[in-house]
Amino acid sequence: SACSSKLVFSQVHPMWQEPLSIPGGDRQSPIDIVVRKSMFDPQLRPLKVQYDPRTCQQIWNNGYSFLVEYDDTTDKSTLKGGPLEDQFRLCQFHFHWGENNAWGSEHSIDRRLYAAELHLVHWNSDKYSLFEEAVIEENGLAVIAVFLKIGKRHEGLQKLVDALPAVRHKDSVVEFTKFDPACLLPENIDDYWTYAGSLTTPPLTEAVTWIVMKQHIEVSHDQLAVFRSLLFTSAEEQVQRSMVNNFRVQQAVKGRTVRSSFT
Ligand SMILES: OSc1ccc(O)cc1O
Ligand SMILES: [Zn+2]
Repeated sequence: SACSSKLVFSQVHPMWQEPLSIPGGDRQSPIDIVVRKSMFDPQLRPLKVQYDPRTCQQIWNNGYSFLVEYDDTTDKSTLKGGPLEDQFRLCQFHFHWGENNAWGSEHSIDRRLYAAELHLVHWNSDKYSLFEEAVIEENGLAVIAVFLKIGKRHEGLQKLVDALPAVRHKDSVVEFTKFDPACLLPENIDDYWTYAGSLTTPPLTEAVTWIVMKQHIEVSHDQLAVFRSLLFTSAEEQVQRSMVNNFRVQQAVKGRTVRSSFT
């Protein structure tokens, strides 16, 4: 599936050049979630996540992150409920992380950053027939964000960690099957914040209903170190650059309300 955006980035920080004009620009991501300003919404329902590990296809280093891509040609791995009116199809998941464990996440909670952040990307298959169509629509995408904290080893993640050396360079792809992304969700997925935002990578379109989990997952220092062994650069390039700090700078909230599913 082509559910991953091509990116252009400069040679110096920030990781890529922010385009001068951003479509609309009043619902950009990521943001800091100020807990005391979030609004409990009792109408938010529990999330319904149904993933089929058989739809897992490959891992691809796109020069920005590594994407685990799923077959999204049928409604086999889906997300609905929560703040969503429609059914959404899983197309890929990827991560953002730092050069050390002090930072790396894109969102923060009352300014607290985590070492990394998982994004499970889904598109609205009730209204659109392809990811490429949905990615430019305001109700096109739903992304579940899960914070990663350094602690005990995550057994389910290890299969993914072991595959990463095969996609060290930008544009490398390796077959990767039978991985159940549900193992990366925290035990409690009923407590989350949700707000209207955007992709945090070009095209930065304002198409995302964000669902940010309150409960984090734990991964070991060594597991995250393997993420940092990936490279932004392709095998041919003279200068190799470590894939770290692949997060976007935080954006203005601009009057948006962040709702919570819990008090
Ligand atoms: O980095 S975030 C992000 C990246 C790709 C996508 O298709 C959707 C997203 O929210
Ligand atoms: Zn992301």
